[in-house]
Amino acid sequence: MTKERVPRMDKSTIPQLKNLFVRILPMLWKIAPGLFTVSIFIHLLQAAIPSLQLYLTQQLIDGVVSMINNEPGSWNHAVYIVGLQGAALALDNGLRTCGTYVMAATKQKANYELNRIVIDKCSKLPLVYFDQPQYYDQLQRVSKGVEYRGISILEYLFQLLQSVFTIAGFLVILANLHYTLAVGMVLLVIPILLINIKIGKQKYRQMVEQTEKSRKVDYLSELLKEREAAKEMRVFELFPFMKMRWRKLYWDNAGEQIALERRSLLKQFGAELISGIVTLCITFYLLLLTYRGQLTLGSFAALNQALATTRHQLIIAVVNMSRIHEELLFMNEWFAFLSMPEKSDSALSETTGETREEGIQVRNLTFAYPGHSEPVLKNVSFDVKPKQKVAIVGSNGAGKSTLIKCIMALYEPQQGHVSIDGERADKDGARYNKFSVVFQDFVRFQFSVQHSIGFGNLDRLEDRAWAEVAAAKAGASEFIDRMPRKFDTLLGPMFDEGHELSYGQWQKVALGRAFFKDAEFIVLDEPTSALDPIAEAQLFEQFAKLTEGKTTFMVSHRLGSCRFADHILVLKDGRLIEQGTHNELLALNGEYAEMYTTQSQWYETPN
Ligand SMILES: Nc1ncnc2c1ncn2[C@@H]1O[C@H](COP(=O)(O)OP(=O)(O)OP(=O)(O)O)[C@@H](O)[C@H]1O
Repeated sequence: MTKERVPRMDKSTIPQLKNLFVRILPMLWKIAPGLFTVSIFIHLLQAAIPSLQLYLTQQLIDGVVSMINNEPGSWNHAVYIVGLQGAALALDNGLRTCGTYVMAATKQKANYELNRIVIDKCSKLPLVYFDQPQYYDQLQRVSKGVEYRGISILEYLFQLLQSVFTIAGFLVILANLHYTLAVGMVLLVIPILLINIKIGKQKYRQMVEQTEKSRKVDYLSELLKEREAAKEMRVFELFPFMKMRWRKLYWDNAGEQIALERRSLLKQFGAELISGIVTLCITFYLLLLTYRGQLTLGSFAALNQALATTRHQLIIAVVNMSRIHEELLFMNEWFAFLSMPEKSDSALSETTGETREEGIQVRNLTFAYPGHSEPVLKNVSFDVKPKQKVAIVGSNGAGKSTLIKCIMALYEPQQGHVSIDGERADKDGARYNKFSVVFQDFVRFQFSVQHSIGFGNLDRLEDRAWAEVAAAKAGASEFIDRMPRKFDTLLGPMFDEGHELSYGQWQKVALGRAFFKDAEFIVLDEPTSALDPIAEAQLFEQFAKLTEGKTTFMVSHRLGSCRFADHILVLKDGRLIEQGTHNELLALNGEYAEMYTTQSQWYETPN
């Protein structure tokens, strides 16, 4: 029963960082190869500019010294160098502007692609995942991360590339004086790199540990702001309580983050301070050489600048390296999400191997929700003949909705099977196209009436005549005709000019959607729970006609409506305890008869 649980992330599931790198780079490259190439080109050019500027500075200072010494031609030479400096500055500005634009365009493309991949994945995951908190934890990490992570790696990588080239140029200049200068500069930043990598790991661990709490923070924040809860929040005066909870959880997480940030900054400050002191010692050494006449003024200025820039660029490179490392850890969540199994082995397409039977056969069906040891359906078996109208009844929590989800292959049973015309569930949920459905918690699509009904069959989405027929079957025509733009009226309060419906009217739209799809099987899970008595009576009276030629399952607590059914299944605590027609079950004088008698007493006139 653990097979369909959302896989948890642990250390063993974190692949080698270099493997992640090998997976991410080609993926990002594929998203925008042109922009990727231009970016690399721009960053390489930008990397050459600091060395060029350094050379020009040295030339200029030595030129100025020549001017002071009144050497011939020194003025022209200095003006020429200043001109070159201007050109280098303009080139640097131009490249930076282009780079920013190219990066913005790449980000949009990558953001879209990474989100699209997550959306595609969500649509393929088994429905049971959506019932588990681990799924939402993982989704939260992926959704929040996706907008920054993959693309940040790209940005940091390009910056790193640029720094590495800039540093290489500067190290050559330093090594020309003495190779220990170059080696020393590199060694100096290694502690900073190690500290940053450690901080990255701590941040990642903190993010994973805080996910559930931060989802609670989001949930409470939604409760405090959204429309659904606004009424009860006011009437029950829940704001102070919810706000207090929200504040506590918010600061629990935020406090830990601030503490980690403080510790991290202190460590980084310490490491950078040491490297700064050593750099100062080297500057002092250069000063000494200049004092002894072993360096020209221009060379001193150039080397001094090289030293400062090398240190600065090395720190940037190190920070980028550790950021890349951190981003890779986060991207690992993304890959873990993408590698979630889309269907368990039990769902693989197979036929029963039996002779092709007609109708639906449910055999020894046992189903438990992931993480629950007690099955919700226990060894349920029954047959449904083609075109039969089946009612499923039972008390709250008996397993009625779960049963219909298993029949539709939305859930896969741990034992037993459901076959339709001799075939078991298909790997890609190909069974769905045979079903039309109104769920208990149907979706209130904030689209036009035409589309809300037309979503029943996308191939006929704009077919007005067909939508009118479906709306009439669902008893929705009357209120649609009264709306300002009839079938073109936008439904719901979320968008401008939206028209809110009553819950019963929404249910009629959902029914219309079910009728719009011309499916072989119709499943109605308490389809009249919000309908008024007249609308409900009309629906049941016409039920046979509305569902003519189709096999129908209807879950209902109104046992009076079951008289219209050809076959009734009575569930209790996940077991099928009775089945038969209305009259057969009354004659049996068991659970069904008791429920029916209890309910009908309400409608009898007292003597
Ligand atoms: N997503 C879920 N995860 C875990 N348990 C669930 C889930 N959905 C339902 N259950 C449990 O399964 C049992 C059967 O639920 P189900 O919704 O199938 O009952 P039902 O007969 O349709 O009830 P009702 O008449 O109230 O709609 C209940 O005990 C419920 O707590």
